Amino acid sequence: MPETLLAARNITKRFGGLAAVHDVTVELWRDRIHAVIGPNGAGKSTLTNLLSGDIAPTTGTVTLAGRDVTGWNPERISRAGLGRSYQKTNIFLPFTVWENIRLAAQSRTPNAARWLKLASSVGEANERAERALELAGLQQRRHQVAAATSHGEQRQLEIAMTLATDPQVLLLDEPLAGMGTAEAERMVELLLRLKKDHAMMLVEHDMDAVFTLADHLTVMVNGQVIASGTPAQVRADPQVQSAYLGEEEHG
Ligand SMILES: Nc1ncnc2c1ncn2[C@@H]1O[C@H](COP(=O)(O)OP(=O)(O)OP(=O)(O)O)[C@@H](O)[C@H]1O
Repeated sequence: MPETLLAARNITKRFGGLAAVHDVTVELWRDRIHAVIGPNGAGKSTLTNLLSGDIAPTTGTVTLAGRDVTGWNPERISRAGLGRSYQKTNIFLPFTVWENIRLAAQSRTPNAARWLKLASSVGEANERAERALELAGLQQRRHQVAAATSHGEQRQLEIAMTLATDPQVLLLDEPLAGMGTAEAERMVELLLRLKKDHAMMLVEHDMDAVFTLADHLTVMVNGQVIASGTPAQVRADPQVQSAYLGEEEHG
């Protein structure tokens, strides 16, 4: 059995009268990619925000590596091992690729530790940044100013910045958005590399990539999970076909 690193149980988030996420249970396992798909407004971003601590659930619990992290703020959840990339870029464009990754790595060091063990924490942050640069395949771009890199490289950089915090769990929000074919292929290769040792949740609209990458798929519609299983099981589910995939297959 794969090791469960993150589990959300029966989580609901209400915005006034609307349940943007309703009674959703999901698990993320080490060495596995769990893709969450669904039409616009299905609740995928809200679910991601609930797992990362950006918003607190109305009801339900979230555990990370066995610890109950429900209601923790994003910084504390990040320190506990969760890394999140945002749809909206967090890159500081005038800085180089290396500087961006290095800053992200430093953010992992608690404030107190920065003062108490400055030299060792700087060394550790450098090592984390170096590993993240390499893992994301950006060594050739190290000294380039972020503004001068391509769209695909900027998405790689966002992932490198997430990796620099040394997470066990990765929440990736549309990492292939706006990419051409070659860039998307590179990103798919990167995500497959990252599968090792990480538990990953992928929210993505590119169905080719989803079916290439996902070990497990959850389909959401109107805040609820309508299907969850292997890609083959989900593809064969009549409810999914009519609610979501059917549109494309007959389109
Ligand atoms: N802060 C908020 N206040 C009120 N309603 C919200 C808020 N955030 C999201 N919603 C609503 O919750 C529902 C789910 O939105 P969400 O953004 O999670 O969907 P999504 O599946 O991520 O959509 P997309 O694929 O377009 O990003 C939508 O009806 C949205 O309007």
